Order: sequence, then structure tokens, then C-alpha cells
Amino acid sequence: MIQDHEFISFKEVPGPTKEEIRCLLLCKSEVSNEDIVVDIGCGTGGITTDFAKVAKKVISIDKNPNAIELTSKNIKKHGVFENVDLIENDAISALKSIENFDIVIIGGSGGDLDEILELVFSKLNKNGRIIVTGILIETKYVAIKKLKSLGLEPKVVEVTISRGNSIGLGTMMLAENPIAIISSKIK
Ligand SMILES: C[S@@+](CC[C@H](N)C(=O)[O-])C[C@H]1O[C@@H](n2cnc3c(N)ncnc32)[C@H](O)[C@@H]1O
Repeated sequence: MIQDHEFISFKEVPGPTKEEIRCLLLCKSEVSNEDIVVDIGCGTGGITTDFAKVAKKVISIDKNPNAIELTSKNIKKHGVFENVDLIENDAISALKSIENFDIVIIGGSGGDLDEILELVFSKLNKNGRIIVTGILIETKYVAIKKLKSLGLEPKVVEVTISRGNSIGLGTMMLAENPIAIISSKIK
């Protein structure tokens, strides 16, 4: 796994999805070298970079041009640029021109999650997987409600990573934000 500090950062772009969460996403998505992955809200490129090491192809979308530039730098830094397509656009417009994919990771939706889920559900291949990562309560609520309304059975886990920090007396654990991983598989 690539550690968080190994990604180039821009102050205008949120940092990468934390290393341990990227690790869980790789496992939960069951990604293989036959899969085409769509990363919605690629940001720094943390998820794009890790998935590009395993998947056949990653299509990375972000509406923020700085995020696309940063993801481009990070995939080059980590040597995985050959199987990554970058799309600078909002997710809904970008998805309209993409077909035949196997896994969708949604890490940024800007209030359009309901419509994004509807679109990806109509376009995913058989055995497709949808994964939403959510920090906001509203994101978790919309994701669960929408996936159920599409006839799917979302699995929900919430993870809080704590990191050991050395202080004078020993090691103190400091917690990161809890993050929900909401996943569904199309049968
Ligand atoms: C928290 S960051 C994702 C970090 C990323 N997973 C990583 O590992 O580097 C969320 C990103 O979603 C993007 N975003 C939010 N709403 C979007 C939308 N509707 N369409 C495309 N990108 C969107 C933001 O511009 C931001 O860069």
C-alpha cells in the first residue's frame, strides 16, 4: 500500500483516502485484473493509484481541474499511468459517456449521489460492485436509501482508524474521522 504522505498534495484538493481505508476498499471490491473501475471524485488520486495497480483499467472523474492535475501527477509518480483515463467533469455528465465497467467507487458526489447511483446502476456490468465512502451522515443516508430502492442489499461498515503517536510517556492513540463504507453487489 502507498502511504498517505507518499502522495503529492495540493492545498486546493482534499487529501487521499487514508491508507487503511484504501486497503479495505481493495478487499471489499474484490478487484481483479479483469475489472474496469470508475473512481468518482478522484481527488488526490489515492484510490485511483491503488486500484490501477490491480485493475485492467481505471477511469477517474473529478469536477475540480486541480484534482485531475494532482491525480495525473500521482499516477505518474507511482508508475501506474498507462491504464488510467482521467476525465475532468462532474460525475453525471462524465458517466453519460462511459459504458461497460465493473466497479464504481464514489468518494465525492457533491449532493448528486442519488442520481449518480441511478446512473451507475443502469450501466454496471453483471456482477458489478458499487462502493460509496461517506463521512457525512447525509451521504450515508442517501446511499443506503437509494441502493435499497434499486433492489440492492447494501452492506454497511463504519471504521475509525486510530494512529499511535509517540509522546513523552509512551504511545497515545489519536483517532481519525469515522468513515462508512457502503457496498452493494449486482447479481
Ligand atoms: C474527498 S475527495 C476524494 C479523495 C480520493 N478518494 C483520494 O483518495 O484521493 C472528493 C473529491 O470529489 C470531487 N467531487 C465532488 N463532487 C463531485 C461530482 N459531482 N463530480 C465529480 N467530482 C466530484 C471533489 O472535487 C473532490 O476532489
